[in-house]
Amino acid sequence: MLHIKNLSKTFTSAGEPVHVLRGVDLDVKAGERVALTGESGSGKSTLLHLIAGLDAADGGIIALEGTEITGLSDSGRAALRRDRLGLVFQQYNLIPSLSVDDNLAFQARIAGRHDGAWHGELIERLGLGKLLKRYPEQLSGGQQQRVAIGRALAIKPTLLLADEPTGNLDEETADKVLALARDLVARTGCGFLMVTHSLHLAATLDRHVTLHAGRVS
Ligand SMILES: Nc1ncnc2c1ncn2[C@@H]1O[C@H](COP(=O)(O)OP(=O)(O)OP(=O)(O)O)[C@@H](O)[C@H]1O
Repeated sequence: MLHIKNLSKTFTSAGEPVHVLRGVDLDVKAGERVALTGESGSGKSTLLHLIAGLDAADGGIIALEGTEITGLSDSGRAALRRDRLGLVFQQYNLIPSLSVDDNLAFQARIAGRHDGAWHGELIERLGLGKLLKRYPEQLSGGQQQRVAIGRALAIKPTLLLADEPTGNLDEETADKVLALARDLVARTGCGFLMVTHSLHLAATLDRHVTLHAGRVS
């Protein structure tokens, strides 16, 4: 479902080129959960941003269920992100003027995929019931992280991309959140690609790949 071939990305830093991705190949099958590890600065977030169409690659192909993300216009990538991708990034990007309840439902509503029963289950399993009327600025980091995870799951995405999604959570809550993601993958057959520094968490997924020297192995 996710097919990445020979992907490259170079940044310029202080006038010098930094070759972050140098021919990344990676496939994620429907219903597969893949952990991506790699040392700090190895390019994990860069890779997720390219898959999400938030930045453009220099070369190579990214295709999601046959749609070439690398060939889409900005608006095409935005539509794909809205309708098919669940994103949990290190900046939670919650909407400050919306309550927790509305933040959770926002993407699903604009994608035309709001499902009341699933919304209720997410609130329950993420322990957000008492926080629904609050606004993001009234939440702790871990609470904001749970809302961001709920929002990403709410659309029942084709592909769930998560960058250290449990980094701000205690171990018990992290386990619950991952169990929820696991259930979603099992129920809907979506793909799940998760960046983590935890080898323990990586070992709980189906496959573990590492980004090193600009390539995935
Ligand atoms: N917009 C940018 N301009 C210049 N350099 C950048 C930019 N974004 C990332 N980089 C550089 O690209 C490299 C990869 O960064 P990236 O954030 O993808 O790494 P990472 O593996 O996610 O790191 P971490 O585990 O610390 O989050 C780093 O050397 C970083 O400084």
